[in-house]
Amino acid sequence: MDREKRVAVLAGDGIGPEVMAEALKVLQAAEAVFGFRLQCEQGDVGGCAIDRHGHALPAGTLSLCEASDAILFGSVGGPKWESLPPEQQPERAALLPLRKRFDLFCNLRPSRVFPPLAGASPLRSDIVGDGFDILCVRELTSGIYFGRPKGREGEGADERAFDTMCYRRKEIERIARKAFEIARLRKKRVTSIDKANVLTTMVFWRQVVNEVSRDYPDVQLNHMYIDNASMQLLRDPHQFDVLLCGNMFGDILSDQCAMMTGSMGLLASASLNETNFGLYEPAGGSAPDIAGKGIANPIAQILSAAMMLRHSFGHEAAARAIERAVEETIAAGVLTRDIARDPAQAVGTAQMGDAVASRVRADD
Ligand SMILES: NC(=O)C1=CN([C@@H]2O[C@H](COP(=O)(O)OP(=O)(O)OC[C@H]3O[C@@H](n4cnc5c(N)ncnc54)[C@H](O)[C@@H]3O)[C@@H](O)[C@H]2O)C=CC1
Ligand SMILES: CC(C)CC(=O)C(=O)O
Ligand SMILES: [Mg+2]
Repeated sequence: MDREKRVAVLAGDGIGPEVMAEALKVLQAAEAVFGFRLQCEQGDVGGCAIDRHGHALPAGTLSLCEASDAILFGSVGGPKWESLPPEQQPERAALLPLRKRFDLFCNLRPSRVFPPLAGASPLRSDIVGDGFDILCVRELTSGIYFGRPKGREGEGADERAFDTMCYRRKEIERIARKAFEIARLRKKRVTSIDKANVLTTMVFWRQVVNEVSRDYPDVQLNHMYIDNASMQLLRDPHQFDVLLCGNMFGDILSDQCAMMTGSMGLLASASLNETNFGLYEPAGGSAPDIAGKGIANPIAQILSAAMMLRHSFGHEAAARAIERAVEETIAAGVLTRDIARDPAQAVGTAQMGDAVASRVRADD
């Protein structure tokens, strides 16, 4: 890296601060090994920002992000803020606006089985086999999460609520291109997920994906309805390489893919714009059921930090060193409760972070 990069560190709510502390620990280890410096500055976001500043995305946090080269994000939300008006809640008032503000349309969610964890998958061992490796490429700034109008109106039996699912040609084209480009670096297979048998937006989605695919004759494309895809993932995950999804279907299928590898706490993600500015966060949420107990798995957050080094800072060696340190930690049997065979042998969040940080090293 040619100059010191600035990172906006937004830990957020629930397990966010716990797992973020471990990711920062691991980044520091990588800085020491590879001789680069990150300028990390913390900002409030989510429910904790509502409590401190009255808004889930305070102006100071937004300016910090704008002045940074990347955003390392924890997670936001939780029961404490669920009774607020929907548009003030952390997810809708902080996370979605951040994604939109920086045009982070390309969400990459890799789910790969770590061989020593094959037994942690809820799938039968003959289905997991020697492990699968699926990359969900999810459109992140459009679709039903952002479409207008949305709202509620009326009363009594006629009271109604509505959201709008809308995709523009250019929005489908750019995410489809990303999926095909990435597939070229993998097994050259794209499965586009839709519901074209019911939704007009999805008929359009399928048509545009087919058009884009003509520029990638070396990549095999097939289409699958979301309901079938959900079933096929469980039946034979090995048939998939790159899953190309709209916003909502990608949200759902990526959680499913995460759990198929053994735990929600393993799934990292990168949300990128056209210039590779990115927001990096675990795919899971603030996990209120385990927050504050020191037992959350920090791997998704740590691997998200590795994705930041790779995609936004071009530091492939450091990213790979962190990924290898995670693999070696797992192989050594250092496991948090969500992935440990014997909960009595499980380590806590901080011990897991220490174990990974201590294994970060340059290539042999
Ligand atoms: N990007 C974000 O900030 C996201 C925020 N959320 C918010 O998080 C809150 C909780 O949402 P849920 O639906 O419960 O989903 P969740 O992903 O927070 O939790 C689902 C299950 O996965 C487990 N889990 C998640 N991360 C884990 C980790 N690192 N280690 C071990 N176990 C882990 C939890 O303990 C829970 O049993 C809600 O307010 C939701 O809106 C949900 C998804 C993403
Ligand atoms: C606010 C939600 C859309 C966050 C989420 O569930 C996700 O991005 O996976
Ligand atoms: Mg989700």
